[in-house]
Amino acid sequence: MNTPLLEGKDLHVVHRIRGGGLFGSGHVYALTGADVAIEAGSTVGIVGESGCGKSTLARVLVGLQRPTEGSLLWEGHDVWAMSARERRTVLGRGVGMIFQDPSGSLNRRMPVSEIIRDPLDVHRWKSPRERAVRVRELMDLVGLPVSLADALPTSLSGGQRQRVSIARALALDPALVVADEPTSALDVSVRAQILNLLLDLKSQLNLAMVFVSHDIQTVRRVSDRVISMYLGRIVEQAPAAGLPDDGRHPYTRALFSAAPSLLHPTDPIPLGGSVPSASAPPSGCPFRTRCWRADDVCATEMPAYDEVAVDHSVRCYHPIESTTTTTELLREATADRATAAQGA
Ligand SMILES: Nc1ncnc2c1ncn2[C@@H]1O[C@H](COP(=O)(O)OP(=O)(O)OP(=O)(O)O)[C@@H](O)[C@H]1O
Repeated sequence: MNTPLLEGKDLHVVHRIRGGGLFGSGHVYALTGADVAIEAGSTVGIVGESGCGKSTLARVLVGLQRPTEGSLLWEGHDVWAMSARERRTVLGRGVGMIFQDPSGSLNRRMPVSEIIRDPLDVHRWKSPRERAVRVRELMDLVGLPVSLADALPTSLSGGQRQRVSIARALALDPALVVADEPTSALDVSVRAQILNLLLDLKSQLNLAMVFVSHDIQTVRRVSDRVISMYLGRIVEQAPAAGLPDDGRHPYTRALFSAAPSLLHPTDPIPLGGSVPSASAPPSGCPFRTRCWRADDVCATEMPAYDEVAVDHSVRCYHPIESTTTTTELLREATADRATAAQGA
């Protein structure tokens, strides 16, 4: 098997919260035991409810955050075993990052051409003249008129600002782009334009992409593989083409049922309770406190991450059978909720 472009092995991120405040001291388990492999040219989407660790995983993958434990390998080389300079070169050139809010991630006082040129300057890419040519090339690539070269970000529309951040992310011709909610801060009318631009660039430049979004139907549509996260854990990784029907983790199926599409119309699968705190995750399976399939075994220890099909792994004691429809799951979960209500 070929070495993946980027691989995260058993990644953990734990934040320590110190003293005072409403919650006192403790730890937040933002990411626990995540294994991810990204092959050249492929797109991996990350889905999950707010606070499940999507952005943390994205930040770890681009090297913006050092994992508390685990390793990050770029073409098989351990990034955090490298010197700071080597790591900056490898990840700075290899990976581009696009953030959610282009207004927050662009220097308001720098003109567009300088923002796009910045990574070229930092990495001392070729000569100043060649950098200027490259900036023009990048503006053209992302559909920004050259007349905007001297404009400040504040004078641009949200869509134009996101085009500037895409150009900056692509400046050093990276093999991988990590896009964290790249369209959610934009007006609905320009979201599709920016998404289509990203997809065009991805195929034109044969980019690998990590795509994080709350919009799970878009994630499914643009990705080759989808990672489903719950409370800092990857609970399932599945080929996007089979989703949602082939989702084997109850959480993945519940997530998709809450955002139905015309192709997959359904009522939301009812879940019990609310998302537990990332400071005090439940024992065993993190999803068990809300899962209609949970029983005593789910509270014992973390279920293994089993491969149920090619490129398809799931962390569950009671995975959904490949033949079970969402309508059947809805019935199962509704009956479980009714029993719980009677017992209350
Ligand atoms: N610097 C920090 N200090 C303490 N806790 C943090 C910090 N950063 C993130 N967290 C916590 O880590 C967990 C994961 O956060 P993260 O931002 O990765 O989730 P997310 O899935 O991207 O959420 P959203 O979809 O709302 O952006 C959350 O419980 C969050 O509150």
